[in-house]
Amino acid sequence: MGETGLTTLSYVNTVIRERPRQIHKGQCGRVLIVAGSVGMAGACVLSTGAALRSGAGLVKAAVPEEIFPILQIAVPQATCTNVSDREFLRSVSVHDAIGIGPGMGVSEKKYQLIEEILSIFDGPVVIDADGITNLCRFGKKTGILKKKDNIILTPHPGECDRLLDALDLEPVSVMGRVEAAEAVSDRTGAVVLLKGADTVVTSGSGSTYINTTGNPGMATGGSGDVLTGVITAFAASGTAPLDAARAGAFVHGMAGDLAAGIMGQWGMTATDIRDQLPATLRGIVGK
Ligand SMILES: NC(=O)C1=CN([C@@H]2O[C@H](COP(=O)(O)OP(=O)(O)OC[C@H]3O[C@@H](n4cnc5c(N)ncnc54)[C@H](OP(=O)(O)O)[C@@H]3O)[C@@H](O)[C@H]2O)[C@@H](O)CC1
Ligand SMILES: Nc1ncnc2c1ncn2[C@@H]1O[C@H](COP(=O)(O)OP(=O)(O)O)[C@@H](O)[C@H]1O
Repeated sequence: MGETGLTTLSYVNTVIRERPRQIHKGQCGRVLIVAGSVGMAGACVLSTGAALRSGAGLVKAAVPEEIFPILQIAVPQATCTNVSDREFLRSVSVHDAIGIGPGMGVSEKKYQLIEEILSIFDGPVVIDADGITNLCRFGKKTGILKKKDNIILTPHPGECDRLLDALDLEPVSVMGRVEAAEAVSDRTGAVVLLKGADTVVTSGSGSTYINTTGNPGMATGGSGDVLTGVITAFAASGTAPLDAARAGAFVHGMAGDLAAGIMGQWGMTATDIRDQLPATLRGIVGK
């Protein structure tokens, strides 16, 4: 029998804790972000920056070589690797968690890349945005996910409808948000985070939690790309997938609430959410 409940600060306090005094960057999580493309470099900048602002020790962005300069200037703390170079697949397994999808583009080739990464890497993988769309469009015949452990899917309702369609289920508007998220989780084995006001996080079978932070100012392009970075960083630090998704949604929403307090809901942007992550985490951990 599973549980249903809310994700609140008292729960998040049990997940995100003070760091041990002797810790070094290699123990704070090695994150790989596979995101961005020409015209959507910003998505990768946001995910990569959010992972760093969420405590990841080392962050690498796998992007097309054309956008290296954008990444290296916008996020100098991250390293870059050429996503089109097959050599990069050799280094995938050194990471502690991978975030795939924001702004990566949709094509058969991108789908093959995702499949290849999933076949090599057994650690936690957050799949968002175009990552989900690629799975739904090109993986439908073979089964979009082969009941792999350690996957966190983070669809918005439009992407969730694509997942439901690929699984021959009714859309979110018919099933309801909780039921839709649970159905995708039950059928794929993934933790599913369905975005929007009252974000739903579930590992299926009735283990479902509604997030209690966030506001309508977060309805702005790129805010989901920030969430990918937050959850990937938490997963890389050793937090279990369900906890990483729940804590990620809470922290992201709280950063959005701080951003709204400073900038207002109308004018805030995704970078404002990213930039409030440190203050959010300091508020939670006390340091
Ligand atoms: N700066 C950058 O680089 C940025 C890059 N980005 C990257 O762009 C890529 C495409 O992502 P995308 O979400 O913009 O488009 P897509 O996957 O076609 O989905 C939209 C469809 O879903 C539907 N829909 C229903 N409910 C919905 C909901 N609650 N929220 C949202 N949509 C909802 C919606 O319905 P409609 O709006 O028509 O009612 C429409 O039919 C992706 O990789 C992302 O990372 C962005 O992050 C922006 C900043
Ligand atoms: N009205 C709202 N209330 C609370 N959170 C919201 C609201 N609208 C959007 N969000 C949050 O903002 C993010 C939007 O993500 P997404 O739709 O993937 O945007 P993008 O693809 O532009 O990054 C999600 O985390 C979602 O929960």
